[in-house]
This record gives sequence, C-alpha cells and structure tokens, in this order.
Amino acid sequence: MADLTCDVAVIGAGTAGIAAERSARAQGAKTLLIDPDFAGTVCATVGCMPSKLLIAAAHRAHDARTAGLFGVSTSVSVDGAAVMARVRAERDAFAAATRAGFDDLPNGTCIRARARFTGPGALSLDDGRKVAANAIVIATGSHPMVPPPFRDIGGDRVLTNRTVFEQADLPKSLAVIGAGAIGIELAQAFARLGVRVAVFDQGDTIAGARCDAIHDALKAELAKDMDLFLGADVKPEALAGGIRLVWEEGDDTFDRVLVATGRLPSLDGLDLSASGLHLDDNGLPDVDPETLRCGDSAIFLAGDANANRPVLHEASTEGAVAGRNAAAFPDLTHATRSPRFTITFTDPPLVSIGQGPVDSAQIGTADYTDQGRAKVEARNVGLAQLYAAAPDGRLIGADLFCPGADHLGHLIAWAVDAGMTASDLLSKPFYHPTVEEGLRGALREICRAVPLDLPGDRDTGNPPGI
Ligand SMILES: Cc1cc2nc3c(=O)[nH]c(=O)nc-3n(C[C@H](O)[C@H](O)[C@H](O)COP(=O)(O)OP(=O)(O)OC[C@H]3O[C@@H](n4cnc5c(N)ncnc54)[C@H](O)[C@@H]3O)c2cc1C
Ligand SMILES: NC(=O)c1ccc[n+]([C@@H]2O[C@H](COP(=O)([O-])OP(=O)(O)OC[C@H]3O[C@@H](n4cnc5c(N)ncnc54)[C@H](O)[C@@H]3O)[C@@H](O)[C@H]2O)c1
Repeated sequence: MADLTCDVAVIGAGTAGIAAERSARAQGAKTLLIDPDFAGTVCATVGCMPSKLLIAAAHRAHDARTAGLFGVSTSVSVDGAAVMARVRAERDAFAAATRAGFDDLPNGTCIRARARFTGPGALSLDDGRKVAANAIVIATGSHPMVPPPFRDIGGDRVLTNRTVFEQADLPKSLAVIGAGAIGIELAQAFARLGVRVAVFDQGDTIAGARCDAIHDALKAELAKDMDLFLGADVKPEALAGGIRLVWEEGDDTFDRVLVATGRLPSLDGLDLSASGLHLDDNGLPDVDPETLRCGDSAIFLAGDANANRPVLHEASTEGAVAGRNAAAFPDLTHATRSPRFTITFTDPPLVSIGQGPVDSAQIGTADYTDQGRAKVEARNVGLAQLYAAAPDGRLIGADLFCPGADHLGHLIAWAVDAGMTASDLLSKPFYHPTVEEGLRGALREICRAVPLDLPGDRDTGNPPGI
C-alpha cells in the first residue's frame, strides 16, 4: 500500500524536474516533486550562474588591464576574497529565487527525500514512504566524474564545480584537468584574475571544437593567458599545502587542482534495474529524444540525466516535454527538437550550432581579425564558419569563435531553425558598424558557391571600415 499516490512523480527538482512538474500540472495531473535538498538547481548553485559571475569579474580585470591601448590609464589590482564573495552573494540570490518558486507549488507537492525504484510505477523514499505513480519523470541531473588518482587525494586541494566557488580567496596557482567547457571557461577566468593557470587534457581537442581553423584560433587565444598541455597523461602527488603534477614532458606544483573531466548522469542509487526498463551495458535506458520516453514504459528521462544535450535550455525543454507526456500517458506528443546549440563562455565565446563541416556542402568563412567593429573594440580575433546544404544553400549549422559570438550564434541558430538559406539571411538588414555585418562575407561565399542569387538590392562590398 502506497503512502503517496499521484499521476506524475518527478524525481529531481533541478531545471528539468521543475519544468516537468509545471508542465504535468498544467495538464491537470496531480504531481509530486521529489528531491533530497531543494537547494535550487545545479545551474544556479554550482553551474552556469557562479561560473558566469566569475567570468564577469575576469572580464572587468581584463578590460582594465588592456585599457592602456585606448589611452586610458588605470592601475589594476584584484581583491580575490572580494571577487569570490560577490560570486557567492549573487549566486545565493539566484538560488534563493529558485527555492522561492517551490513555495508557490500546491501544498504537498514537494517531497524532501531521495527516491529509488521498487517497480515500474513504484518508488521507495529514503524516509521509508512508498510512492505509487501512473508515470514517472527522472530528472536527476549529472555529477562530476573525478578520475581515481585525483579522487584519492581528497582534501580541499582537489576541486570540482561543487567546491571551486566556495574558495574564500583566489589560489596563487591552479591546474585545470580537462579542457572541456567547464575547464576552459574557468581556466581563462582565473588566469585573467591573476592566478597562474595550466590546463591539461588527455585528448587533443579543446571544448569539442569541430573545425581546425576555429580550434587553432581558440588555442592561440587561450595560450595568451595560460599554459596548455594537450595529449597529456598527468599524475597527481599530494604535497603539504599543494599538489605536484607529473606528465610525460615535465612536472609542476600548484596550490589547487580543478578537475573538469566530464560529467556522468546521476542514475546510481535509483535502482533502475527494479524499474522494468531495459538497460544497455552502461546501465542506461533507451530514450526517445522527441518524447523523452524510455523504451515502451511510462518512465521519462529528461535533462543531464539522459546525457543527450547537457545544457540548460535543453534540460528545460526536455523537462516540459517529459512532464506533458507523462501527464497525458499513453497519449504522447512528439516534440520538434531545435538544432543543437552550445556556447562556451570564453573570451571571445566559442559557439557550435547544428551540423558541422563534415555534413556541409558549402562553407562560408568570416574573418574577424580584420573586421571593422571588432577592430574598433580591439577585439579583432577569430572567425566564424557557416555551413550550408546542397542544392539550395540552406543554412544547417555554424562554428564561431569571434567577438559577440554568443549573440551572433543566436541569430544563426534561429536562421537554421527557420530553414533560411544564405540568401534569405543576407537579405535582412545589417547595421553598421556591428559584428553582425561581418557575417555577410561568409553568407556571400555560400551564395556564390551554391550558386544562389545575391539579394539584388544590397551592396555586395564588405569593407572593415566605412
Ligand atoms: C560549472 C558548470 C557550468 C555550466 N554552465 C552552463 C552554461 O553556461 N549554460 C548552459 O546552458 N549550461 C551550463 N551548464 C550545464 C547546466 O547547468 C545543466 O545542463 C543543467 O543544470 C542540468 O539540469 P538538470 O535539471 O538536468 O539537473 P540538476 O539541475 O542537476 O537537477 C537534478 C536534481 O536531481 C536531484 N536528485 C538527484 N538524485 C536524486 C534522487 N535519487 N532522488 C531525488 N532527487 C534526486 C538533485 O538533488 C538535483 O536537485 C553548466 C554546468 C556546470 C557544472
Ligand atoms: N557554457 C556552457 O554551456 C557550459 C559550461 C560548462 C559546462 N557545460 C556542460 O557541462 C558538461 C560537462 O563539462 P566538462 O567540461 O566537465 O566536460 P567535457 O566532457 O566537455 O570535457 C571534459 C574534458 O576532460 C578531458 N578528460 C577526461 N578525462 C581526463 C583525464 N583523466 N585527464 C585529462 N583530461 C581528461 C576530456 O578529453 C575532455 O576534453 C558539458 O558537456 C556541457 O554540456 C556547459
């Protein structure tokens, strides 16, 4: 006999879980939202927001340090304790706002407990209560994967995203293990705040960059602020108050190590084997990305927990789709997924949209080292590559590493999503002088190669100035 019954039980009150509960309730379902902490989301507490707060401080330091270029003199000093205090204060406000949202849920919706499966529609809570649900949404997120040699060291010398923002002050030196999104965003931020930083990755590619020209530009830009060791097999040794790293070509000692070697779906402890789901060799169920349904069950898997698109807007979308379908089960709606879209918040940002160079018939390149607005701002680095399909020049994706790429990336993602051709986008107004107009060269290149008519009433020149 269950202690709690509902139409839809959502496990995990993060971004995907909150969206799932809201969407299921909007369909008229009686819902339960189960979480041991209700601490706020990973995004607000130890993810997107504190990392962007640290990056914002680094931008200020960098702008102040480079102000001399514009004839503006400043003397820059970084108060590490104040930097970290602001990160935590603003982060706490974001997390508090998220937590306040739980108070608005109907009485009895929030269940503070850790859940595990005891059957296909049955959960056991760690407070001893039993839950029976018509459908269940798993939205338990992901956690940092820490390789054994670093895990074994322990203490406060080995940091992850869960602990790095709790540091009272900036370290003097920091080794970052893993040159993925987390690693390079934080590495560049700490370096620009005056920390000596070295980044080590066992692979040869930084942040999954998909094309050589972008990777080269990214690597060159990062190397201005830090030492980069790619293809490095690095071993740690604990020292009193620090940590020594040894790799093939050398060794060095650091105050702290930040491990950012990837994230794993948080499915351990859910006893998925009792759920009736068919699990693959990695213990993962098969998930339909359009319905978020696992196999032919009444169980849905959304957000980082399915490891498909582990970024925030996708967690939110997947939660909404899973919640709606769980409430309507077995009457499922298939969602149209938007193009894949990631932004890594380096300076300049690294952006990847939709399909990459290997899938594209035509590539158009925009060089930002000689682009008007970029030069005005002394941010003239990097490039953008736009990808189009044959035979019509329809835009299918892009890679960018250039000033304003986080905003340009949205324009391109929307154009890809809308099925626009290079000619369609080129016919839109481009203000001068902006980084947006830098894209016109790449669009024209695609139009000429397809070939597509260039919009007749637009100027075909693309000077950096004027
Ligand atoms: C440092 C960092 C920076 C990032 N920056 C960005 C960024 O700039 N932009 C971006 O788009 N994405 C970013 N991300 C990724 C983004 O944060 C995640 O994709 C998103 O937070 C995933 O949301 P979620 O709902 O899947 O998981 P979460 O928000 O982690 O929620 C999972 C919830 O499940 C609960 N839970 C776990 N197990 C159980 C259980 N057995 N029973 C009950 N509850 C359970 C947890 O307590 C937690 O509340 C970043 C991530 C990190 C780590
Ligand atoms: N701006 C953003 O949207 C943003 C920012 C941060 C994180 N995220 C999300 O979080 C996810 C996880 O980020 P992440 O950076 O931890 O993972 P990641 O998978 O992106 O990168 C991990 C890196 O660590 C390397 N690595 C793995 N094991 C190693 C080892 N033993 N020694 C050295 N290097 C090793 C890998 O080669 C890889 O380059 C991302 O995929 C992204 O979805 C997004």
